Amino acid sequence: MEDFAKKCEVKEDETMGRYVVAAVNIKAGETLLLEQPVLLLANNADRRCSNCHQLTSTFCGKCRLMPLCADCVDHLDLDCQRLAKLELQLEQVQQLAAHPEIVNALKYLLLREHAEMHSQYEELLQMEAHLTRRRGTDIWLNYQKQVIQPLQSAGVLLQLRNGESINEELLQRMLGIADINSFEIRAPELGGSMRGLYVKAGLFVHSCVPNLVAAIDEQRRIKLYANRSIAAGEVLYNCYTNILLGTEERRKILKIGKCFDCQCARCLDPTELGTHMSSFVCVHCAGGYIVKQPVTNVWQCLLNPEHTLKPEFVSNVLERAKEEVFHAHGDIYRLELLLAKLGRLLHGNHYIMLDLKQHIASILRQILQNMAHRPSRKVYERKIRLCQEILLVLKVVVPGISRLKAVALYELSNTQAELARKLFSEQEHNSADLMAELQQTEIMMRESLRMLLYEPICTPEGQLARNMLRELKDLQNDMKLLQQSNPDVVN
Ligand SMILES: C[S@@+](CC[C@H](N)C(=O)[O-])C[C@H]1O[C@@H](n2cnc3c(N)ncnc32)[C@H](O)[C@@H]1O
Repeated sequence: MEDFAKKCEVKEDETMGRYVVAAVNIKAGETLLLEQPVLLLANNADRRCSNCHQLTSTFCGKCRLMPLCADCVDHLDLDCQRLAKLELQLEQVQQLAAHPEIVNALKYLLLREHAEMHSQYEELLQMEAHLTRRRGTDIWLNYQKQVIQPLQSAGVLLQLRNGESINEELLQRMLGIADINSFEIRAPELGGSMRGLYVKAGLFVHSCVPNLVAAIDEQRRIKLYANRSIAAGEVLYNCYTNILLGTEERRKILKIGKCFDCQCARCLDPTELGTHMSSFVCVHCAGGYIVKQPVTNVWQCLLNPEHTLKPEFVSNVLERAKEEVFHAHGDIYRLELLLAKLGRLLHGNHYIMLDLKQHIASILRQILQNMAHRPSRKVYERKIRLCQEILLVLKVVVPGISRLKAVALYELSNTQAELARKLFSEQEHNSADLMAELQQTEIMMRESLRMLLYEPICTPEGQLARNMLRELKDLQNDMKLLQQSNPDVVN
């Protein structure tokens, strides 16, 4: 029996709809689901090749409706043949080509066309679409204009399914299902993304402190595994948003994109589990922080509730800060200045501060990788400090196995090791100091590796784990050599 059937049970309630609970006790790292996508979809404004999923502006010469890049000769034969049978004038084809969003709807409709895919179509149709909540919204109206009207006026809907009518409601349902349930997946080009619809993975509900990790490999297969041990009966939670955003941002994304109000422990705690990822500094109280009280929505100091901030002030500061971060992109001096400036208004763990810290740390990584820069000790120390600060927050918001934590730990360990080697080569540290630092590094690397080993091999994190295994061996060799050349050094 497959993992999902053995370890998971699907339940349903009024608030969350269907959700999944653990049917048995589950260990940290244990796999709950491996699943292939039923549909691969482009993000709405993108046009991707139906075969290789590269961005493209060209179409299949046979069916004329499905995008096909210059490197690919064909796409799914069944789809191509069915679309080629549509009786469309060139002008209609050209009109449809102007709306990239149509391709996702066509992919969905084509599942319905083929008897062998009909069960998949029916399964997808069971998924949440939030028709009532989306009706009349901008998203709804946009789909009406960009997808439904063009398909209707070209006569495509009348010709599919042997003329059996496909109404607007059904199309809005299909498009809603894609928006509510799809997972973001890596696109072929660096940094690009697309979407995948998975029938079983789409059953898991959300928490901003999840107990599951989702990883998608090169073949676009999804793996869901436990990030901590989970007792039978516990609800299994995935996270639908970026875990490093503040509560207001996360809740807004969930409300607009997924149509629900998150009520998880982190969202209900104004300090975000003590991390203060959305807190402002109280300028009147030393060590006082201003948080948004969940019931009253008032921004109040935790030390003196009379010290408050106006919501307009809060949103203005955040908006301006985001703009400044955007304009400082890639410029380490501006980013450091901004960090110092915003630090007078925002808690050091505020999500905008964390974003700045991550940004600065990644520039420092590039500087340190390029030895021609001959980086000073201060550069190493700055990066170490930033990694430590980021890790402290991650330990709270993703307490178990986590890719983010693993990568931050790796960055920290590797910078500490490099600094230790540099100080040793410059004779600022002796062999015992170097050995102590390398031992620390080894502990951190092992911890990072322990978390990454659950990642599928064909993901960037899986590859990092492989490289780390090599680095760990090199580190252990260095330690052995150091000990051999200095027998007094304790291993
Ligand atoms: C990917 S689906 C999850 C499965 C869905 N409940 C179903 O019945 O098909 C996402 C939807 O589940 C519901 N949901 C997920 N997490 C939730 C949560 N923490 N609180 C309330 N509703 C939630 C929302 O309706 C959301 O749009």
